[in-house]
Order: sequence, then structure tokens, then C-alpha cells
Amino acid sequence: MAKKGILLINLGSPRSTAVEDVKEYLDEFLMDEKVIDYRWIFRALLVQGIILKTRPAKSAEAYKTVWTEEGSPLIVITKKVQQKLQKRVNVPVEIGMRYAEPSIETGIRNLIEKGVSEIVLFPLYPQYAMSTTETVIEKAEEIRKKKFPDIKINYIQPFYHRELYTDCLAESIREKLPENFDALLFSYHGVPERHIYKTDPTKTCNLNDCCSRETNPSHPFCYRHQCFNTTETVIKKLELPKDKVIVSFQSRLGKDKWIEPYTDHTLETIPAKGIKKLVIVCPAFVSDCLETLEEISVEGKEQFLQAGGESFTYLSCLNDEDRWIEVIRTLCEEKLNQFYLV
Ligand SMILES: C=CC1=C(C)c2cc3[nH]c(cc4nc(cc5[nH]c(cc1n2)c(C)c5CCC(=O)O)C(CCC(=O)O)=C4C)c(C)c3C=C
Ligand SMILES: [Fe+2]
Ligand SMILES: [Fe+2]
Repeated sequence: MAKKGILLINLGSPRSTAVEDVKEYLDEFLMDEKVIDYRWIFRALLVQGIILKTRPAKSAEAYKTVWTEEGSPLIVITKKVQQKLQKRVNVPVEIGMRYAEPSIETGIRNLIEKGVSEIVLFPLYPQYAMSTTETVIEKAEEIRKKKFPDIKINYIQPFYHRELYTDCLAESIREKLPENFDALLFSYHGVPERHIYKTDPTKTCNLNDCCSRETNPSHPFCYRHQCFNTTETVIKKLELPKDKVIVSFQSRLGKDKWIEPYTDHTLETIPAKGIKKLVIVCPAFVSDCLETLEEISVEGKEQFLQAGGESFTYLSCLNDEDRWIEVIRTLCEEKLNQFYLV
């Protein structure tokens, strides 16, 4: 019988905090047409002609503030998850990154070296987006077809609506919530509005109220809806009143319109509305990374305090919490079993 294996995929980080390495990473990341979805020539003009002239130095400084002795937090945490999961399943587990190393190809190769020919590939993103789940699957398929046509890959789909995940997230938040706070802010990574319209085959999302409706044909493709839905499910489990909860979207890049509301604007305006003690959580990320440890925990905190906020508590991501490893194990086992059905 064919040997099976698990490949956990995360976004990836630069090799080091050297400006050249950050530049190489940003070049690969931002030249992905699922991330900056302009025609090649316009993307190259924007990325190589403008962004890569100044951003690598700025991002390298930011990476320095979160980098650990073992490397980038995102990679270190993904490795810890791999090791913990490996102890709970009886098939090989490897990791791969969409950008930089270890690449998806390296991850597949490592599994093949262990005799694996059927892979369960898990993009570690709870909500679907063109710039995350879709680009991972597209890249893995490209590599499989070109380099490893004899292997099979079974993909784990976004899991924001799976009860085992929302239970896990709610429990993780419950454990960390301070007793006294004015609001809990759910800050998700943003995406350009255009991406949502582009990937909605039903053309029924207008990025207004429909994203928070209970049902709409666009929901399986709408990242904004999936973020709202994650929040709503979790706050019900936490029994938090809706007026104590805010949702916003962080990490904008460039001049396009991104999905709203924006986290930085939110942090600057809520103290004047009486929200002085803030708790913040970032559920689009399953592992802490530059965007949570620097953009939110350092920059976001400063913005909020400068605008009159009094206390700012950041709740870490699921990282390598045991309950999260158990969710990963269950989702992987489900897919491993599907190989027997086809
Ligand atoms: C939910 C996950 C993510 C989505 C959606 C996403 C979209 C997206 N990101 C950029 C641009 C950048 N993102 C950067 C860092 C970064 N992004 C994610 C996740 C999502 N991105 C993570 C986990 C990280 C951290 C990586 C790490 O090493 O810790 C960066 C690089 C850092 C910087 O210079 O600020 C950029 C650039 C776009 C344009 C986009 C959607 C179109
Ligand atoms: Fe990003
Ligand atoms: Fe929507």
C-alpha cells in the first residue's frame, strides 16, 4: 500500500534579517501574481521599480526586533508544531513555506525520501484567500506536475467554520483574557478589495453588509465574511456581548483600497469612544510572526496608547498549543483517510 505523509505549509520568512535576504524574500512574495495581481509588467514596475527600493531596509529593521536565536518566529513555531504533531501521528510530517526556505518543493522531496507517495498538504490558514490558500495549492500543483507527477496530494481546505477549530480558538482566548477590559479587537490580515471581487464566482459580494449576513452565495470565497464568521462563532462561545467586540483588518500595502475597517485607524479612534483597556487577538495567523509581534504588539500598541488608550493586551496565536496540535492532527487524519476512499 502507498505510504502517506503530512506537509504543513506556512507563509515563510526571509533567511536572515540582512537587507539582501529580506529583499530576495519580498521579491519572491510580491512577484506572486496571487499577491500583487497586476499584469507582469506592471507588477514588476511596482515591486522591483518602487517597493524593493526602500521596503527591504525598513522590513529588515522590523524583523530584527522579533528575530530569535533560532531564527524567524514563524519558522521556529512551525517547526515546533511539526515536532509535536510527529509524536501524535504514525506517518512522516514535514514542513514547507510558500516563499523562501524550506520551500514546498523541499518539503515534498523530504517526504518522498521517506518513501511517501500520497501527501496530505495542510495550508495553515483558517480563512480562504487568493493570496494564501489559493497560491499554496497552485504552487504545490505546479511542482507536483513538473517534478513529482507520480505522487498524489490531498489538500486540506480552509477550516474557519469547523467546530473543532473555533472551540480551540475560543478556549485559547478564554485562557488568556484579562478580567477587566473594555473591548476585544479581532485584527485579521487584510487583502485588497479587488481580490475578493476577483475570486467571487457568484458576484454577489459587495463588501458591505453581505459579508456579515448569515448566508450569501459568496461566503465560501469571501475572506472578509470568513473573518466575521470566525469572530461571531468565537464570541458566542466566549459569551461576550457584541458591543464589546471589534473586527478590523491590518497590514495594508500600497495605494489600493483594502478591506475595511482598518486596524490602524481603529486603534487611533477607539480611545476617544471610551475604549481605554484593549485586548487584541489576530486569528488569521496561527503562528506569531512579524505582523503580530511587531506590527500589532509594538506599533499597534504605541498607536493606541498615543491616542489615549491605557492598557493594551496582545493575546498570542495558537502557536504550538496542545489543543491546536490536536486540531491539526484530526484534520490531517480526516484527509489521510480520504485516500482510502478514492
Ligand atoms: C492571513 C494571512 C495573510 C494574508 C491574507 C496575506 C496577504 C498579503 N500580505 C501582503 C504583504 C506582506 N505580508 C507580509 C508578511 C506576512 N503576511 C502574512 C500572512 C498573510 N498575508 C504573514 C504570516 C506574514 C509574516 C511573515 C513573517 O516572516 O513573519 C509582508 C512582509 C513583511 C513586511 O515587509 O511587512 C508583506 C510585504 C500582501 C500584499 C497581501 C495580499 C495581497
Ligand atoms: Fe501578508
Ligand atoms: Fe463578502
